[in-house]
Amino acid sequence: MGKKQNEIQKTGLGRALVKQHNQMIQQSKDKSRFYRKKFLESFTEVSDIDAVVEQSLEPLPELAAAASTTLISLEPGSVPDETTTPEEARKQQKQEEALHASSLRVPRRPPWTPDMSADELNASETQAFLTWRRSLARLEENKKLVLTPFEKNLDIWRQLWRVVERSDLLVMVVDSRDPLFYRCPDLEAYAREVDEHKRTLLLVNKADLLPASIREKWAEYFRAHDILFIFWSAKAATAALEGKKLGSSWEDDNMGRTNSPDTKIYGRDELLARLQSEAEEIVDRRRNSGSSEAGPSNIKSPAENTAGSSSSSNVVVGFVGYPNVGKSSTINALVGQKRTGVTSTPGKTKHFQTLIISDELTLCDCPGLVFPSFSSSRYEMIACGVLPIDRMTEQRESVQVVADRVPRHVIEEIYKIRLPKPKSYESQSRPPLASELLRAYCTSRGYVASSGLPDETRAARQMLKDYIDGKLPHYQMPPGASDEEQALEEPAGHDSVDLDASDSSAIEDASDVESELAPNLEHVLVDLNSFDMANGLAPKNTTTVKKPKASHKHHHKKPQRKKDRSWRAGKAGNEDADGMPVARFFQKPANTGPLKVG
Ligand SMILES: Nc1nc2c(ncn2[C@@H]2O[C@H](COP(=O)(O)OP(=O)(O)OP(=O)(O)O)[C@@H](O)[C@H]2O)c(=O)[nH]1
Repeated sequence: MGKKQNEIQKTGLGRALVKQHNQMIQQSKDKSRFYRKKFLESFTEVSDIDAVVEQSLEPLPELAAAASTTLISLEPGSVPDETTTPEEARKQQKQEEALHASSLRVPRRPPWTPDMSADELNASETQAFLTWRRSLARLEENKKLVLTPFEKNLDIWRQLWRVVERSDLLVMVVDSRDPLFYRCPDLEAYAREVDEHKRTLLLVNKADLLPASIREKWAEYFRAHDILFIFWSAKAATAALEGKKLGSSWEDDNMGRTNSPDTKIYGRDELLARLQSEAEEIVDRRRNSGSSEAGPSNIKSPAENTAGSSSSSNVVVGFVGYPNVGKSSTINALVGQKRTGVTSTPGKTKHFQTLIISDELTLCDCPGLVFPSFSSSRYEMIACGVLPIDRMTEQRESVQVVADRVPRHVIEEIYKIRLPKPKSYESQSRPPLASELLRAYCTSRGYVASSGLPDETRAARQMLKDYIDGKLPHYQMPPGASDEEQALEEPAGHDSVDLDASDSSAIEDASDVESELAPNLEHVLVDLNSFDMANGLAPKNTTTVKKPKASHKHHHKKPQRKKDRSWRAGKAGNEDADGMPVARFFQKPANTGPLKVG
């Protein structure tokens, strides 16, 4: 048989068949690579240089080889010295962060001209990107620093470059509960490098989750640091558009009725007007300074060539920000109808989109991306909604962030649970331990895993979701606030926050259990004490533990909202001259007529 095959292969026909077979295999490999590249995936957790190289350097094997020899360790992490206390380690970390703050840069787009070929452009951008990756990889090797799992997909940064270049005014959307965590000062610097007249405005979203007194404090801070800012709530604006109320008294005080323009939460029309006027000022300044309003046709360098793509009568406002800060919700509220999908899973918007609000104003929405920044830990990133909860493996560490930030009595009040008090030899003001919180929560809800142990994973996911969605109130004070101020302003249950409960689908089943269990707190406490980690619930107490609800309860969740991807269907006509994917559609002024898709 083998001999026969050899004979066939020796013939011309045999060789042709083998060749054809090999070609087919090669073609199918190429095809699968093509389809893979079509999807723009966010790489935040790549610790393996091969993955980065494969994505960004596919056409440039020689660069890939160079990269894999130069980048040694990409695994973020800090290994504290065994002899240092946590406080000392934190202090050292802060000192080190201050020392290296200037190295935390967003990648710059290298100079380009329209007559460059797609390959030339790609090679130049890839080379610059790789240099940037190398510099950050060096920072990551410093064990005293923890870097955010910043975006490592060149294609996503390309989207950002485009948005920065075309915008007159750049709007950085941040979560009001910790605005500085989501602010990227180097992006502001980059925008000014691209064109000295560009300005960045901090859109402090989710301001419905922030009491007016805290907004006051942040406003002071922003003013003192010369930061242009606006408090905004996409959620409140959307509710107003739909003729609904958020359902609490704060709305009367906050929605455009506060005297101070600095602390009030802007309404939709006010925001649109303010964005337009800020952008027009920029265009005027540029015009008066004699800078060219160069469009992509006469590009010489980024600075010469990317001074906004506005014409004299139309200004462009770009929206950038971390995943999950509410860019899509904001755009939807501004456009006046659902155009971009909204979910609580970070990292869903993948391509930037252009929305023409009126003849005078165009908005540009960039995919959310994690900027390079220092972070206390990756658990903080999960709790901040930047990394998806689904990928969480260390639930206790992430829940500890929640336990540290939400006052004990607030957690008890919201979840209707009683947490074990600190032991007499412990500090009486210490926050609850994640293990205590998780066990109390599991006990009160009857969350038991198939192993018989408390289902901490389920409990942790629910708590983190509540924390991100605002059911568990929390917020950071501006740097420099005294301890007394911090104590005075600590979140107080839901006095200032009364969100539409319909948003928290998974909370529904928990609240059922809450009301049923409320009178049995003593029993819950007994259960807490008798929780045996090795064997699950002690048998004598099983009567007090509520059995998990029948599984139909969990299937009864509201259907998950899906991102509207319809805008992706169209491909840019003349806008992808530099090889970038662009989805574009035109939007008439809100509620004034049907949508024209271009
Ligand atoms: N309370 C409150 N929640 C908000 C507000 N704006 C957005 N959210 C919620 O925040 C989550 C994320 O909102 P998105 O608009 O999808 O965020 P995004 O920045 O577009 O996210 P990516 O697509 O990942 O870039 C959703 O659960 C929203 O309901 C707000 O003003 N207040």
